[in-house]
Amino acid sequence: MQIILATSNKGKVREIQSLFEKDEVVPFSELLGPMEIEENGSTFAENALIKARTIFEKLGRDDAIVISDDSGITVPAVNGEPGIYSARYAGAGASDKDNLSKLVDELKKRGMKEAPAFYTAAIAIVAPNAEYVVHGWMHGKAIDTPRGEGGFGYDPIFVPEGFDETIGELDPAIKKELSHRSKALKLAKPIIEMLRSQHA
Ligand SMILES: O=c1nc[nH]c2c1ncn2[C@H]1C[C@H](O)[C@@H](COP(=O)(O)OP(=O)(O)OP(=O)(O)O)O1
Ligand SMILES: [Mg+2]
Repeated sequence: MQIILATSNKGKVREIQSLFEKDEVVPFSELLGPMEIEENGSTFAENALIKARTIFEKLGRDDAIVISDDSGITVPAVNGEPGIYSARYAGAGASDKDNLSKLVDELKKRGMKEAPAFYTAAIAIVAPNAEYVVHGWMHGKAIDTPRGEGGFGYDPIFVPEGFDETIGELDPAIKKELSHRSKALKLAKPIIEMLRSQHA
């Protein structure tokens, strides 16, 4: 069964594909073209399911496994912001840069040079008569000065626990090892294998 990825985020596509065999995971846009999906759930898990179900239904195929990723960064000292609103923190249609700047402003407003923070990823898996959601987290701190070009989103201001550099500066292999997304996908893999063996 082909694995279709229900995301429009190129950074996620790159990271998720790097954890699978070559060409095993296909972004939905290659099959359906670009599409906006309204993420109106109140948790990462709900939004992940909304995205995976939408693409599964549009595909209308009984030989597909759809996986999605809903993720974000949470800063407890900034009222738990931006959390599930990470992609629209600076407003609808905001860029990664706009959102990162808004979080930097919120830290500075409070006189904080850094604050504990964590990323969450919910991965939903939707297949015929089957729905699953798994989670992963990466803890560390958010800092008030972006550093490095690696990763995407908030990575230039995120320093993972046990390191002094941001994900923007660290080797991508470290994010691959430690990230919220990698941890959730590690749990998703046996589910995907089980679904594949049932449909073989
Ligand atoms: O590893 C990460 N490194 C840096 N930033 C990250 C990461 N993981 C999530 N984030 C941020 C980016 C975006 O501001 C939000 C995800 O929002 P989210 O709605 O799940 O994704 P999205 O709209 O970019 O693509 P899509 O919904 O098509 O999957 O959290
Ligand atoms: Mg989104």
